[in-house]
Amino acid sequence: MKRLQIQDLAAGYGNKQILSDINLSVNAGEMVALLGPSGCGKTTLLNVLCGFLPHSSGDIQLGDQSITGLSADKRNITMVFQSYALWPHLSVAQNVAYGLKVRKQPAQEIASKVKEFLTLVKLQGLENEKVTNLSGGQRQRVALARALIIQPDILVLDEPLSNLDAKVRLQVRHEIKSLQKEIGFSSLIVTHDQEEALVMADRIAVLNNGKIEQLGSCEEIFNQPKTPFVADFMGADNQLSVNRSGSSQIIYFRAEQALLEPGSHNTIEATLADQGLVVSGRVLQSAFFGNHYQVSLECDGQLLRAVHPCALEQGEQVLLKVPPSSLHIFNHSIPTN
Ligand SMILES: Nc1ncnc2c1ncn2[C@@H]1O[C@H](COP(=O)(O)OP(=O)(O)OP(=O)(O)O)[C@@H](O)[C@H]1O
Repeated sequence: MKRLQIQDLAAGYGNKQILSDINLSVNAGEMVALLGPSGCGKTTLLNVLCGFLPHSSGDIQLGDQSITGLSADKRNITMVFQSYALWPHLSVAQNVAYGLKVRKQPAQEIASKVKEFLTLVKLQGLENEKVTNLSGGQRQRVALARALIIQPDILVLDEPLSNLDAKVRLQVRHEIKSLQKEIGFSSLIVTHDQEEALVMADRIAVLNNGKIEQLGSCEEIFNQPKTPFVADFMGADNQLSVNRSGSSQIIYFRAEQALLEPGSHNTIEATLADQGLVVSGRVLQSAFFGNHYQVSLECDGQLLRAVHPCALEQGEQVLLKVPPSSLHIFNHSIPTN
């Protein structure tokens, strides 16, 4: 496994620029998540990385070698797809063996490696099964074994869990993570799911409109978003505009970090002080959500969300308080997209 380094990369389709200023590294043995909404350029970046799409400027290095001029088949990068992309007419073992056969490895070596990798992905005993008879989770494990068996310099996982149902998704994501720790492969995982990125990755790059808005550890991205987009995308999606010291600011915070005090009848404009944010509001709706109630509120003319341990009456006045450590404050001039 080698270190991947993408430097000052720009790319697009014809005259349409999609990616710009992409600087991203994946250290040997590290898993980095490329996280962003639909259309932000994730697939485009993967296509450039794998050599399917040329880039207009910048460089891509694997180890100390630039792979910019290499065709797709000369780059030792393998991809695991959302749709598994297995050969339907081949058995589990034949699918896993495929890359080694193409590389003309001796049959005995192939057989022993296939056995080793099927054990790693917990599919021993299913060697001769047709892949079409397998569940989605099992198919994705075949795809993973097929990709890893050729010892790629970097493994690219393109939304690998999106086709799986919720329970299997949790199981397979745990398995991929354990496997990554066990074998130590370098990997770039593409996802639009924040939770998946947080659970699986060592670092996260948040992509918006073809640019990396923030690259950092999971904790940094979650707790210290550098832009309104990252704050919003990572779940601090309550927005409130506040005037402070003559300048207009926009505050982002998570619903679950707002404390509601019912029974307040004074109208308080949004104020930021040492103790954090305080604003009065009126309950619009309170909906049962298992172990809490989801409350929508109108505060200072703006719509906010909070959670509360019990139901609140529609129209009830409340005081909403958020501690300073839970607030992400930006100047209003930064575009929020
Ligand atoms: N072949 C193409 N020709 C022209 N424009 C394209 C082409 N493929 C993608 N695009 C455009 O490039 C932008 C980025 O698309 P891309 O598929 O990379 O986004 P994405 O983040 O992978 O989205 P998703 O999560 O929905 O797959 C979009 O505006 C898309 O319309």
